[in-house]
Amino acid sequence: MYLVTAEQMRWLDGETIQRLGIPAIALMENAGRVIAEEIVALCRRRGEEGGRNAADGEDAGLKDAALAGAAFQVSADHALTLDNAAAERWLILVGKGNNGGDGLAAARYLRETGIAVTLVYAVPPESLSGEAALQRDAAAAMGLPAVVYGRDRLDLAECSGILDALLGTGAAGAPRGAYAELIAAANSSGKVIVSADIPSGLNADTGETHEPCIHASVTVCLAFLKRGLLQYPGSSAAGHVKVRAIGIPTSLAPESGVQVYLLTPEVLHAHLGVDLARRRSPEGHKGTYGHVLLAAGTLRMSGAGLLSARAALRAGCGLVTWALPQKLLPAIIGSAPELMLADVGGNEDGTWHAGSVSELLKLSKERDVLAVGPGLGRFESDTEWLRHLWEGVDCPLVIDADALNILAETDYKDWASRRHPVILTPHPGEMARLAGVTTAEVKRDRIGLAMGYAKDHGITIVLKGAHTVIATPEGQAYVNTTGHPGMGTGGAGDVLTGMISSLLAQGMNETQAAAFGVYLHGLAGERAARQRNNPAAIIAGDIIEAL
Ligand SMILES: NC(=O)C1=CN([C@@H]2O[C@H](COP(=O)(O)OP(=O)(O)OC[C@H]3O[C@@H](n4cnc5c(N)ncnc54)[C@H](OP(=O)(O)O)[C@@H]3O)[C@@H](O)[C@H]2O)[C@@H](O)CC1
Ligand SMILES: [K+]
Repeated sequence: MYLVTAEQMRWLDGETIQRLGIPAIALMENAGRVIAEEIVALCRRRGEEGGRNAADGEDAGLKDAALAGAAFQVSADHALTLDNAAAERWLILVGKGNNGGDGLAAARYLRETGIAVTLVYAVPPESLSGEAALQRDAAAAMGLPAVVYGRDRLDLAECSGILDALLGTGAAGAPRGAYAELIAAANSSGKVIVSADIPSGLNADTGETHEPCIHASVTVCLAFLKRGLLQYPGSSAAGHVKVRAIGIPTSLAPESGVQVYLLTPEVLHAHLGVDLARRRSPEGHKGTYGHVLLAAGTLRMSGAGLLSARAALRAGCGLVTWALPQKLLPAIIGSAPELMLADVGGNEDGTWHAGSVSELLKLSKERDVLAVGPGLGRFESDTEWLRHLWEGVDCPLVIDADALNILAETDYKDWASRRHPVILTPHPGEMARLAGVTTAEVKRDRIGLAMGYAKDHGITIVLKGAHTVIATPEGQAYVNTTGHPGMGTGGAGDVLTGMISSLLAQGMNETQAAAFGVYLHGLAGERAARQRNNPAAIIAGDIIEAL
């Protein structure tokens, strides 16, 4: 599934209308219909709470008819049929643009189901133009009641639900005037809100929420998923997002320059060529599945290395060698018997020493990937140490934690270019240091920032957090949706580093390994959450055990 910006969406709209010759009003009709269908489905779910399931009922009815030997059956448009329609009374908040036009079309379809609708115009209806004006006239010809905000009496307490069709992808800046007042009133009404395309007040690209912004229960996103619906806080404002087709062909998307994908099993398999079943060869042996070298851990942060190493093993690589300061050895020996340990010297206090670089370079010659950073700490001449690894290690590099902080303090674009890929796995704070911006700026548009940085630096970025973003040097991005808030716990990132390294060692390319690693990590987190009484109880080791 593609994720688009407002600009790309406008291009896709335009191409469909101009090149394919599909009238704009037809797209708007489709939009109105799918929005109405989702509202009907929502009303049905509400009506059925604790009651009979309408779909079952229909099936039972069909069975009865079949038993009675009926030869001919006919039924109404199920998607727009509602048993308890008379109990529903919806307000349709209508803006001036095409988003408002979608709302007006939806209002007509809702009325057809028997739901009472009242149009609430944010601006005088005379100011609507184009297709939205056609919809206004059709609604008026059907006799749909309408009020104009600020002119007529309006009581939101009298409705059973609100359709927000105030602002869509054409909105600019914070909602103004009547729009802002209607949004605030809708939010404080306590009524269920369905948003057309995006919640009004949301930045469709970045996911920033303006003041005020609609807080929807359901957002019926039209044609293509908008980026802002996947980025927080926009994701929270959107509620349950339903993407519905309105007649804009998906095949146009690549031409529009869309390079961002939702990380679904289908994208992993069909687009990235990942074998989700992770089939293993019957003839395989430990050498078949690759060997990870991990440079991690100090005496005070030995757990980070242990978590990474164990996660790498559980993610399926054949062998893991953990290179660590000598002082750690007595504490670690026996804690994970499957691991190979490599003593690379180090300082008396159990920290790393830059002199370890020659041993690491030697070890890396017999390994398939080097992961560096978890629990590494900082040490004298660590920048030169990392530069030697960057320039001398002849296999893929995964860089995390303190190794990212080393990178952030230097202009590593001056370092010799590498033959093998580099994956950086920052959390937003580390990303901010790398990019020289504030954490708030990173959070403002995670997708855009990660894409820009990855392309500029020729590396793969895994920007962690809710909806982790994987951005490639070629300018593509993948947004993950697996995972769980309970995964916000110390060591979860170390586990991910081990997993991505493991997948690289098994022969996946950097995009496959980063994307699949993130996806599996999230799934394991979900599984761990189900196994605990409360997700807050998840610790990083649970994620490894759930792999
Ligand atoms: N055929 C198509 O094109 C299709 C379009 N589709 C639908 O159209 C939507 C995009 O429609 P759109 O481009 O007309 O913009 P839209 O979001 O309705 O609002 C723009 C109007 O609002 C105003 N305004 C702007 N910012 C404001 C603010 N901060 N505070 C207050 N007012 C503000 C601004 O008025 P102005 O201030 O400029 O006079 C402008 O006129 C899209 O999301 C989807 O729902 C789909 O059905 C598919 C087919
Ligand atoms: K809207």
